[in-house]
Order: sequence, then C-alpha cells, then structure tokens
Amino acid sequence: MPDLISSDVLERPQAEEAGAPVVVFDDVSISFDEKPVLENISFSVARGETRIILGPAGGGKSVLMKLANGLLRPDSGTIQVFGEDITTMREVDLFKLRARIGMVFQESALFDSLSVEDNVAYRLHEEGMPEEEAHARVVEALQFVELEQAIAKFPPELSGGMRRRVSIARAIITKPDLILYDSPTAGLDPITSTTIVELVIKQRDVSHTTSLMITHRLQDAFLLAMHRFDEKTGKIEPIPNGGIDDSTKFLVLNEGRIVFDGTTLELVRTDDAWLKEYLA
Ligand SMILES: Nc1ncnc2c1ncn2[C@@H]1O[C@H](COP(=O)(O)OP(=O)(O)OP(=O)(O)O)[C@@H](O)[C@H]1O
Repeated sequence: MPDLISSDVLERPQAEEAGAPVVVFDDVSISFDEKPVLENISFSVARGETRIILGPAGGGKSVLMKLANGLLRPDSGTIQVFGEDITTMREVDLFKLRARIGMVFQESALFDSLSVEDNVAYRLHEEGMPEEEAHARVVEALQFVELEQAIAKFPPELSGGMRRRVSIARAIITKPDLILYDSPTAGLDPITSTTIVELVIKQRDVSHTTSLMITHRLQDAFLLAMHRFDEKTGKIEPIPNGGIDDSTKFLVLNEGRIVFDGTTLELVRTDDAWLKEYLA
C-alpha cells in the first residue's frame, strides 16, 4: 500500500491525549436571523471513528460540519478538535488546525483553471513543498483514487464522479488527522456514488483516519457500515456473516436536534417511530 495512506506521525499538541476524542461538541447551539439551526448538540467522535451524519434536508448537517472546522462559530456551547477548544480560537490558530483536516466539499470545489495535478497539490504548494516531492505525492494520491491517468486534465473535462475523486485525492494528500466529507455523493448516479463510497471505505480501512461524512443516501451509509476493504484483493467486500464495521457510527439530525447518536446495530434496532419511518 502506498505510504500516503499509512497513519502519519505528526507531532501532536500536548492537549491531545492518546485515546481522547478527536471531535467533541458540548451543548452547541447556533441560530441564523434568530432562527435556531442547531440546538444543544452534544456528541463526540473517537480517534479512528467514521461518523455518518444523516437527516432530512435543512436539518443542520452542513452547518455542523462548518462548525467542526471553525468556518462558523457557535452562539453557545464549546467545540473541541484535536483536544483544543476551537470556539474561541484565533483565526491564525484555526488556520494551523485546518492544515490537519481534509475537506471534501459538496460540489467538489475544484479550481477549473488549474490542472488536476495542481488542484490535488494545492495545499502542498501552499506549504512550499519542492515540486518533485509534491509531484510524487500527487501521483500517489491519484493512484489511491484510481485516477492517475487524469493528472494533466482540467476539471471541466472530467465527469462528476471523477471530480469527486480528485476532491478526495486533494483531501488526503496532506495525510490529514480528520476528514470531513460533505455529501460526497450528492448529485451522482447510484453506480458512481457507490464507487465514491468505496473510496471512503478504503481510506477508512487502510489509514483509519477519523472522519465525518454527511450523506442524504441511506444506501451509502449502510454500504459504509457493512463493507470493508480487503488489502489482499484490493477490493471492497461485504463484511462476512452480515458483520458491521465497528469504527462506523451514526448521528441523525432532524430540525437542528440530534435524534440518534450510536452504532449501526442500535440504529437498525431503534424503537423510535420517527427514525423507523426515516429509515424505511
Ligand atoms: N450562512 C447562513 N445564513 C443563514 N442561514 C443559514 C446559513 N447556513 C445555513 N443556514 C440555514 O440553516 C439551515 C440548515 O442548513 P444546512 O445546510 O446545515 O442543512 P443540511 O442538513 O446540511 O441540509 P441539506 O441536506 O439540504 O444539505 C437551513 O435552513 C439553512 O438555510
């Protein structure tokens, strides 16, 4: 397996104890124009966990993700990321923190005027990495998403699924400690969506990067929870005997409130009438 996806050995701030959660929301609320969008949100994400965020449109999923990387600040409550309180953090420190976070945005958010190579290498160039080293890393990241043949192309020449792959390569190239996937399959057809979820599974099972993934599609969520990446065959396969991935958990939001926080098994066995209908 390429070194790119092995767990990295970045020096961690002292506040970050081994075994401590990577993301902690404590009683977080935020309103826009006096309309509450998230109310009293508390949950945590352990190191190595993949947290799937589900819920109806407008429930506050994207706002929650923007809070998690400090793009928005809550009206009340606290948010810790990597053991540090980001709610009062200065912008300069947030910038450093974001260097440890990979983001996959809803619409890929690539620069159309830059080649795939320059899009993927964007943060490495910002860090001033020598070109040769950056190029090797880009090739490795594109191999991971099985798109190395598109290195010299430009985003407008690519299909929607290919653009998402480029976006994932860009997010993982810095070997992040946290990946935020905001609806990575939105707008894609079911087959292409599956290939994107398979990349999320591969990243989870090879590098064990802590992740938050918003999705509107239940089938994506359960594909993630019930499949694994087999390093020997290089393929995604169902976890044997109807098994479930232990590192994958769920958070369900509805109208700004948490309606579920727990494991896949707890979710499918829920007694909650609203959840049952939502999952049906
Ligand atoms: N910057 C903003 N200013 C004003 N209102 C906002 C802002 N950002 C989000 N909202 C509102 O917050 C609510 C929640 O939005 P959010 O995008 O988080 O929902 P979501 O669950 O991600 O929805 P979707 O599934 O459609 O992506 C919506 O009513 C939205 O209009």
